[in-house]
Amino acid sequence: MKRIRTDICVIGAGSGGLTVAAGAAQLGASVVLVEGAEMGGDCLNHGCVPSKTLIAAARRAHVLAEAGAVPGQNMAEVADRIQAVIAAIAPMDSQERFEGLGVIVIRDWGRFVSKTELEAGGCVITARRFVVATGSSPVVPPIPGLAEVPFLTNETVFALRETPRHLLVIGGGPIGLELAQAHRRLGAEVTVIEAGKALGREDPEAAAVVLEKLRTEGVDVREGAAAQRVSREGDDILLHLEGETLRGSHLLVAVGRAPNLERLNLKAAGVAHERTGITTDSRLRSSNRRILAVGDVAGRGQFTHLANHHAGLVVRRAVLGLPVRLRDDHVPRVTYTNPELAQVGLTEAEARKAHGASVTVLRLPYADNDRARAEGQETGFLKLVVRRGRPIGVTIVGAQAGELIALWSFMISSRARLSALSGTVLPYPTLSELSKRAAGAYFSPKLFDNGLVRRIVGIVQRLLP
Ligand SMILES: Cc1cc2nc3c(=O)[nH]c(=O)nc-3n(C[C@H](O)[C@H](O)[C@H](O)COP(=O)(O)OP(=O)(O)OC[C@H]3O[C@@H](n4cnc5c(N)ncnc54)[C@H](O)[C@@H]3O)c2cc1C
Ligand SMILES: NC(=O)c1ccc[n+]([C@@H]2O[C@H](COP(=O)([O-])OP(=O)(O)OC[C@H]3O[C@@H](n4cnc5c(N)ncnc54)[C@H](O)[C@@H]3O)[C@@H](O)[C@H]2O)c1
Repeated sequence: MKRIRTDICVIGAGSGGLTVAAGAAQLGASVVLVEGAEMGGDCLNHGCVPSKTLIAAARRAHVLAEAGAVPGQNMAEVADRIQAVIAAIAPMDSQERFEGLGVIVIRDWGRFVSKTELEAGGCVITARRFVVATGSSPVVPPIPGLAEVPFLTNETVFALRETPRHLLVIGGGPIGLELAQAHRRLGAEVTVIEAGKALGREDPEAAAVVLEKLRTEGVDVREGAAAQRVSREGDDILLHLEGETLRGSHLLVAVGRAPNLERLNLKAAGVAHERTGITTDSRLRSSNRRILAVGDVAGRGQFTHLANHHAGLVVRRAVLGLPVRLRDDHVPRVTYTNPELAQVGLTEAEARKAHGASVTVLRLPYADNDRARAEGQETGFLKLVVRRGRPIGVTIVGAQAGELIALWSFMISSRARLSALSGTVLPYPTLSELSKRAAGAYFSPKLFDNGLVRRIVGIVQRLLP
């Protein structure tokens, strides 16, 4: 068996792994990248990219339908468009590009054989540092009968070339709801079964705005509904709930994602893990200090930008030897339903629990924003949670919430004071003014209902010539 010695060996060529490999190679480290399936990982092939392309096609269909035009969206064309967008982005993540950067790319599943060696593609790789970036896979819940029916996951749903007649969705998280709304807008009847609360991790008031819109568009979202059994009747799939049976043409399972650990043989490497992923410290080191974990497999959240953030820290530490400390209070998340739901930092409930009465919560409706009015986008609100003059959490539900949250991620990551934003000039009329008005609303009562300020103004006015 061939032996390779390298500075960095990255396992998994998805969002996190590719960022580590590109950064390390470009800084001059020797890098081996091991990938068992497609280059680009989940985000490119079965996640963010296809889902956002599908959502965009569905939005166009919805706008046309609202304008009275016959939607006429052809699902085969949508599927082709999804593949075209993936193909357009793929060269950035390709084996050729990485080999061009000097990376040795091995297309095989990697498996640790000792605390210092990984086996893949007929080679034994010894590395100064291993970076595990193997991502996650859809969880298949233990619902009786599920294994006997054909069901979709994020790995197969984007290949559909016909609009499902009736799509049944198990799971009311971001994947379930983004795909439910998109398919509804593309003409499918859609029912979502959620065992608990849909978007249950989000601010409940904001989640309610999304759910109301989905329901208005005809998505049947059932909360507190557990599937007891699944069966088949002809081409139909039957979802048996307590006291009711739903009949659909397709079934999508979106009940969460589990870390990809099985193939790694972590025991041989002395790497501890939990159900959520590899156990890591604040520098993303595992119980074997030469082995680090980034992205979904690190069990600290499942977002592409988080995987990239982890990767940046690992490059800083493992390649440049600089100090790092993981921080996640500034990592945003966005659910790309319409309206979008974006969050950074603490939700109102989390902030009140952590800091009690020392937090101030401000809430601004989109309807108060001139641009939102002009665009007919009055649904939604921005909620700002402040502590000691600094934002510690922001929830935005409404048009372009995912774009608007960027400013707040910056504010929180740079630990900026609200006064920095209230003193900024923003263009009128933009949705961004919502953020500035929220910052202003924090100061208004302090300024306008303040006896001391009034007395000072009285003195100043008497003194002014
Ligand atoms: C439908 C859907 C929509 C999403 N939308 C968004 C979104 O809009 N925004 C967002 O931020 N996030 C989104 N996500 C989440 C995002 O895709 C993931 O958080 C991200 O891809 C994680 O990156 P990663 O590098 O950890 O793993 P991945 O990108 O999944 O890469 C892991 C790679 O490792 C490989 N691998 C696994 N085991 C081994 C092994 N033993 N040896 C070699 N290779 C191995 C896999 O084949 C894979 O290519 C979405 C996910 C889904 C499913
Ligand atoms: N826009 C984005 O950034 C985006 C989009 C999609 C996915 N993702 C990432 O992928 C992760 C996984 O998404 P997801 O939606 O699959 O998982 P999730 O864990 O966020 O949501 C799954 C939902 O399914 C429910 N559920 C679990 N078992 C069930 C059962 N047997 N019957 C009915 N409901 C059940 C849960 O209560 C939960 O609400 C997300 O947490 C997110 O980090 C991100």
